[in-house]
Amino acid sequence: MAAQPTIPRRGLFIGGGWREPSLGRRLPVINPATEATIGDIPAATAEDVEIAVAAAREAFSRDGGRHWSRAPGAVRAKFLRAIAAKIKDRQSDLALLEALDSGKPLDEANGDMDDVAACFEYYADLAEALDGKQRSPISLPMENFKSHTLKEPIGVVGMITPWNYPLLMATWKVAPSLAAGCTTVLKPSELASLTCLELGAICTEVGLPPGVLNIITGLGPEAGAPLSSHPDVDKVAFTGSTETGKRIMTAAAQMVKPVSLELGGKSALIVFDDVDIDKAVEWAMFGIFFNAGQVCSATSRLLLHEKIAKQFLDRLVAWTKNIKVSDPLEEGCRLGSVVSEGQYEKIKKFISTARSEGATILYGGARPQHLRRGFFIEPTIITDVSTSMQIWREEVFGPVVCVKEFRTESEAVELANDTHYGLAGAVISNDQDRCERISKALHSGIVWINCSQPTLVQAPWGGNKRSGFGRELGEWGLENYLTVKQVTKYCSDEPWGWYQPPSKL
Ligand SMILES: NC(=O)C1=CN([C@@H]2O[C@H](COP(=O)(O)OP(=O)(O)OC[C@H]3O[C@@H](n4cnc5c(N)ncnc54)[C@H](O)[C@@H]3O)[C@@H](O)[C@H]2O)C=CC1
Ligand SMILES: N=C(N)NCCCC(=O)O
Ligand code: NA
Repeated sequence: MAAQPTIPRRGLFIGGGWREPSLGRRLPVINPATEATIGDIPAATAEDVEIAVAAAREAFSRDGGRHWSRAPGAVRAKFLRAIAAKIKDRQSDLALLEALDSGKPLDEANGDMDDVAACFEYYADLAEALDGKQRSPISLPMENFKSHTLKEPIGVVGMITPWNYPLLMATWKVAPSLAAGCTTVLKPSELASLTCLELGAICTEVGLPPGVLNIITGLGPEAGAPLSSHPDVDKVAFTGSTETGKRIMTAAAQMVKPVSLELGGKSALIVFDDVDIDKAVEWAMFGIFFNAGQVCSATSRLLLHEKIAKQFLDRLVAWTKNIKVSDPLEEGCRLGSVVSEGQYEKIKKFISTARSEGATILYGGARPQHLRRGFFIEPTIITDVSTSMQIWREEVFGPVVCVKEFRTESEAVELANDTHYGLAGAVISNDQDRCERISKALHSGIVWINCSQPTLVQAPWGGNKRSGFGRELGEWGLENYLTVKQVTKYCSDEPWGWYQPPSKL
């Protein structure tokens, strides 16, 4: 087991320095794998939101924006690259903090830090490329006008992020917003904020101009809500539950503030009868047990062709028994704890409701016997599911998959689309034409063919329906933080000639 690090004691990161929260309150940091309190974080309130937003506003317009918001993208790219390098330097201690705070296996946390650094690098490239996209001419059918566009930073952005990939979900927003020239107030989840606070320390080390990125930890209603309704915040970017997403959108609507929302999901993985069963089983497991299923795009509904269903489930159970469920820091751990007691209780309730509604718990469903402390739940497979059951309809956000059989391709598509959510969907088949057809038929923002969950920084990420709107990552992620300005010039020497000129006498 890795050595336990000291948990840094941080304040709120505002205006380039550390500040105690105005009301002096702090929240405990709990390691969900041991239930131990391992540190504390500041609890910001509306007073601190005021100070942080003012710092971001000042940084946005400082020196007329010359050093940040209106500086060439190449200037900002240098900071993004420096942040990426620091993340790499501190990779093992950041990964350890992430694992301790969230309960995810250390190997996964390490992978997250690779993705964090890669995301800062990627948006450094896009910040540079932005310079070449300015003054892009618009083709017009007349000679007397010339138009071009400017892509400008949207302003001060409020970001409210979740606990499932604490630093990575923040990075998906912070990196493109900095690339665009925005300034930011980030409010991470109170359940796992440690790595986001360390990002503040990294900003100081790379000399990021004060106020460009402010990080305020605290509770949703106390710190998140005043940020989402603040009149001086120009945009809100949110990842989290659909319920909170609705509240944020309502608050932002009062100020006609744009929002992007990345919300829940109930994504399906469809497996046909022409596949290599063991390979498909492994993707099905990765789709729901990776990060203990606490993934918005988790393929939590497994649709099996009736011809292979029995054999598939036998193999799925055999493979699942083999998953190492342990303290996240143990070598080879593949399933850690869930993030919190609240989440643990919620998942157990989903399982007991499924049972009482008549579903079968084919595997798992309880606390692993060898783990007496910590919020651990066995990887769980639920069969005999009907489409009216809660387990089919609602997001569990835990290591729990529900299974249904289908006969035909159209039945599979209908089942997959039988949800208010629309984040992702996946299909496994050797028939490439069928995969193409299904990729068009699924009502989701993401489709995976012959896999589940790969997340590529270059490719757009986001959902339809109640999974939200707007796209993160790739060039779409940058557009999220830019506004397009039309600049039109009259270039004829002739007067406009609409009104009668007054008499010269
Ligand atoms: N799409 C995703 O990636 C995520 C989905 N979820 C879903 O949400 C469920 C509940 O998890 P929670 O931690 O309660 O999610 P949540 O949506 O309440 O939390 C996400 C963020 O929103 C903030 N927040 C909460 N209330 C707020 C408010 N009134 N105004 C502004 N910000 C607010 C939180 O402090 C946190 O930073 C999970 O079981 C899962 O189904 C949770 C986390 C991530
Ligand atoms: N890093 C991976 N594989 N996935 C990220 C999922 C992000 C989400 O739950 O919104
Ligand atoms: Na925690």
